[in-house]
Amino acid sequence: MTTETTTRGETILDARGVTMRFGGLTAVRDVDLTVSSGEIVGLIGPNGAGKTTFFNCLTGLYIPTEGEVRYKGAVLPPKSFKVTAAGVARTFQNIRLFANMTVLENVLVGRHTRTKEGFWSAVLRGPGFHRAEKASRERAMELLAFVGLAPKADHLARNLPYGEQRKLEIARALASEPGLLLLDEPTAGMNPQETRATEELVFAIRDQGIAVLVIEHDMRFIFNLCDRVAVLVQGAKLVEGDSATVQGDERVIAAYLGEPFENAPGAEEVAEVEAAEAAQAETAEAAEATEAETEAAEAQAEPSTDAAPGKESDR
Ligand SMILES: Nc1ncnc2c1ncn2[C@@H]1O[C@H](COP(=O)(O)OP(=O)(O)OP(=O)(O)O)[C@@H](O)[C@H]1O
Repeated sequence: MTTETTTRGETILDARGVTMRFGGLTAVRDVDLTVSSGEIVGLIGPNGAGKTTFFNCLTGLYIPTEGEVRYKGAVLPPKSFKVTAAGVARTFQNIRLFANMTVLENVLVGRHTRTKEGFWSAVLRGPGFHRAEKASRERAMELLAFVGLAPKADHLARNLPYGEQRKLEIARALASEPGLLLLDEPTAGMNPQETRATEELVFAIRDQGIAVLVIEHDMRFIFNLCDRVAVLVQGAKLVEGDSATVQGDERVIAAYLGEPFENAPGAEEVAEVEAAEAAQAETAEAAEATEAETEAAEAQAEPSTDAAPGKESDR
């Protein structure tokens, strides 16, 4: 095979210098990240590191304060439905299904960016509409079979167990026929068996030619699954590499244990806060000592007037 014919390994997502500020808080700080076709990339970091904010910047939910996100060479539009139409789909940390719709209907909703039939076609319900609807249903059923939910196509989404709701979210995201799938904590709340099944599902998605970027707190899941892992700490990318590199990096371990590391983003602020806390503690200690001294002096100055009956014998 010549290099011209192979597309595996081409960069499809290219995020450069992405920064997101909320007022005075910099949630994401100058982050570069790429994802290539055929890759599964993990994004990890302690709570509040900026992972979801970064996802939101990639998917048009937030417009980054600075930086640029390209998908297959084109800058992504700042609207989430346009990002989905461009080929980037996602799931959410907090499941966002249509609870009172059936499992199949939820997947059909996910297909709307791929349905060419317009408004009048839907209203007039002509042959074009019926053909498109049939094709959509067939594809939706295929996707449900792919994630193992075909037997539950007619169930209401809200009646599915938690793990299956997460699978349904994935099927709905796949319904937009993405080239890149972003998964935000896909195994949250799952038992080890469900987590293992999700791992297999993500491999199967990759094998279908869809690149995956995944946020997850379950390290075993991430290190088993990912070709590459990027670590965010306090909004900035600390380390990036294969699983072994990231697992062996002392700065990553320190970040998870909450220890400041050399040149950590915000390390100066942490040092300032610690110094202020120490000064405050010293002042409080000094104040306590002064108070104790004053009390002792007062007690010495007026021994008989303050003494209550029986006080001597209480001591
Ligand atoms: N809309 C917002 N307005 C203001 N601050 C926000 C907003 N969204 C996130 N933040 C702040 O940005 C920082 C990063 O939050 P984010 O949710 O991206 O972290 P995370 O790494 O996804 O955390 P977790 O692992 O707990 O989900 C946090 O300090 C959070 O409070």
